[in-house]
Amino acid sequence: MVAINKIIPQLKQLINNNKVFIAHKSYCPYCHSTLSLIGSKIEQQILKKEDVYYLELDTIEDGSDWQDALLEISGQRTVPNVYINAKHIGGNSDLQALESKGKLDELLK
Ligand SMILES: N[C@@H](CCC(=O)N[C@@H](CS)C(=O)NCC(=O)O)C(=O)O
Repeated sequence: MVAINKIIPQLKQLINNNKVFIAHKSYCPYCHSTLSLIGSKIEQQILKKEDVYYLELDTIEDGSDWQDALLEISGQRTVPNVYINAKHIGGNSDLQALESKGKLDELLK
């Protein structure tokens, strides 16, 4: 719990200071879909590369503590875990649903 209490303020700062925040894992297929969709928005110049923060939980030190902290603040344990403009979006299916409804580009502006 001590570790999580230290991580939560850092996590909130990353979420608040970046237009898009994505916690993901290198081997996760849902994460790959999310990264691919976000990558396409960068290619289309809807989003700037520097406006996206990627937190790769399986390759950073204390990744499981960061995942616990994400659960604490978002109520979601799975990855990807996506925030846009500090609003919790959810996982890959939630992000893809926004895209299908034509709502994602507006959120990324
Ligand atoms: N419905 C979720 C599925 C995400 C999911 O199941 N992710 C797996 C990894 S591929 C996960 O987070 N498993 C638990 C863990 O890695 O701790 C979505 O669309 O994002």
